[in-house]
Amino acid sequence: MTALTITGVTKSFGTTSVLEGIDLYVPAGSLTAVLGPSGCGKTTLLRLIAGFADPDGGAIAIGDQTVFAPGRSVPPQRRRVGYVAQEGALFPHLSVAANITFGLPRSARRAGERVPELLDLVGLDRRLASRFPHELSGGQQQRVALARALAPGPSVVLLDEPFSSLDAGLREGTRRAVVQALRETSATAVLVTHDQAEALSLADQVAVMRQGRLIQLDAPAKLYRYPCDTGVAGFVGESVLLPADLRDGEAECALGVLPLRDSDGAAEASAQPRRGAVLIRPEQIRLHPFADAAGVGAQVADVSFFGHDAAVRLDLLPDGPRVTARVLGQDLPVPGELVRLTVTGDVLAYPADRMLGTPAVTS
Ligand SMILES: Nc1ncnc2c1ncn2[C@@H]1O[C@H](COP(=O)(O)OP(=O)(O)OP(=O)(O)O)[C@@H](O)[C@H]1O
Repeated sequence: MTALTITGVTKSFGTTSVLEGIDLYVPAGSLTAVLGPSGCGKTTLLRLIAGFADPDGGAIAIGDQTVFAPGRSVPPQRRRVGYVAQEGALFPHLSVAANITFGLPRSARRAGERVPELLDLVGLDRRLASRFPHELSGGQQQRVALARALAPGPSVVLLDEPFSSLDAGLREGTRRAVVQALRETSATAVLVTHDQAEALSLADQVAVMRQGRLIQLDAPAKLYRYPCDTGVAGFVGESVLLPADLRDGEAECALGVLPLRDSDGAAEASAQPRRGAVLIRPEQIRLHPFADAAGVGAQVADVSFFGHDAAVRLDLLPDGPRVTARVLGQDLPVPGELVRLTVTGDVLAYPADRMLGTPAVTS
């Protein structure tokens, strides 16, 4: 098993700086998701690791081999890296078996003996070996693309939005099969995605990128509970951000006085209340009958029903702000109904200097 180490990697195209000093360590045998909005530099980072282009500065090491450093660049075919592109990019005129063995030495290709084993690995029926790509579903094509990437036994597998072209029904099964295959081969993997649910559900650690910088690197649960700023908070899940007075261990906001989650100094004990904001996740907001004594009054603005659950948008009485609650998809309130809201669990504080974007808070 082989770790991947990226140190201070920079890249510009012309005068546009795309990567501004990326440091990323991917432990051997683990899966790191690189999550970020379109254009933040995710694919560029992947291409530099694969060796399809060179960084302007910094270093990349795969295990103890430096594959890029100023004055040194190991060609892609000698990096032991497998690459799975967005739409698989299978060779349309080759069978599944020929696609899978394409990157193998000629003797192994002729023997084709690894094909059944690789099909098993990615959860495909062995009988698909003689089919052509156009005779497969999108999800099957992506699994073949992974089998092709895994065939030469790479140390590192890079996956660039491999599920984004699949419809929702195929996506979940394909994701699970791909992650299972990566785990079985103990490959070290980097998955690029702009889908936060995908990143949180599949990866061992998530690297959040914004405008060419790595903003936060954490395990999924930690990232969701402790996003480093309000921008990341909104990117890794729905967030309700309310202006608040931050005090020692608690915050006063429109939803009442709420206990604060401790976080590396974001809400350190302070005798003086500070202005800032609190992050509440919609699933923390509970709805109660308006006649109840406890809770803050609110009026239902609208309801989005998703089957398993629902998002209820509510205007706090008397004049806002609007918040979103995520509730079970049964006994739903109707627009115009009056309810009371309570918050369960603790909330994360952002002093004014740790905020990005909304809401506007004056200190
Ligand atoms: N070869 C190139 N020449 C010039 N500009 C490029 C080149 N490749 C990428 N860029 C620019 O670099 C920026 C980052 O692109 P990149 O493809 O890495 O982003 P991304 O995060 O993967 O986006 P997406 O999710 O849309 O694929 C973009 O502004 C893009 O236009």
